Amino acid sequence: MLELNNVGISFGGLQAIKGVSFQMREGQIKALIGPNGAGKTTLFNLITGMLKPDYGVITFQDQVIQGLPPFRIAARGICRTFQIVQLFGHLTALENVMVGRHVRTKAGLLSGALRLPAAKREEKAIREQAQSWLEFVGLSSRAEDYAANLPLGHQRLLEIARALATNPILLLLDEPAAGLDMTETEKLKELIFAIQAQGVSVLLVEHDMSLTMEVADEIVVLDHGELLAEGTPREIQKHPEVIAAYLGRDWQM
Ligand SMILES: Nc1ncnc2c1ncn2[C@@H]1O[C@H](COP(=O)(O)OP(=O)(O)OP(=O)(O)O)[C@@H](O)[C@H]1O
Repeated sequence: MLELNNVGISFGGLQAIKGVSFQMREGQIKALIGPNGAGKTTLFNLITGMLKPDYGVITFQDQVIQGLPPFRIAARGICRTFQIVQLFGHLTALENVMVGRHVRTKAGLLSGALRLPAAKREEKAIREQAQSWLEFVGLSSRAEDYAANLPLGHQRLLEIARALATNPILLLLDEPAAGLDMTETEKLKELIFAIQAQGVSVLLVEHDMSLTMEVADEIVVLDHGELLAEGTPREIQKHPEVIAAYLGRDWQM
């Protein structure tokens, strides 16, 4: 479904990603791990079109996507959340999810502005769908709260709901467990499985190793912009280079 073939990018003299190749199958939960500065977020930015690789090819559903603007890549079904939550703080939780859904709106701007019946019907459908995504992530009771007033754990869930509202085929989650307590992390784990059960594939960057090992069916390890290892959680935990490079670091293995 997603394939990176020898992808690389430099910032000035720094080679942030060096010749990285890996694939993702449909329906998979794959994790991208590695120490700070390994290049994980940069790889997300390359896949979502926020950055263009200096070399290499990225294909999604057999179509080349590198070089396309982010909105075109989003329209093909790749959506992401951010390490630092990016919500509209002055909008309610429900309105934030409706914004995600508007990516798929059919009624034109003009009919929307004129409040024509088709636009009104679509608005009602969007509101209902947004409600159901809020329910899906367990936030229906917070629908009318301003996003800025929600605790961080809820903001992360809201960002996931907004991403799901775009009907993604592939969802990229950048450190979704950062700042969550154990109960919230446990709920997040269930949510990731529920997203997979909806037929959405998940690529996850996460520092919480116990969560990563439990949810991912395959893991890619990056180190200094290079692919160090790839395999099942069991293989990665036994991988000599991963052990040599990371044991002793503050990973919760
Ligand atoms: N826009 C940029 N300009 C210059 N250097 C950058 C830019 N973005 C990332 N880098 C550098 O590229 C390297 C990879 O950064 P990246 O944020 O992708 O790492 P990461 O694995 O996501 O780290 P973390 O776990 O801390 O989020 C780092 O050395 C970083 O400083």
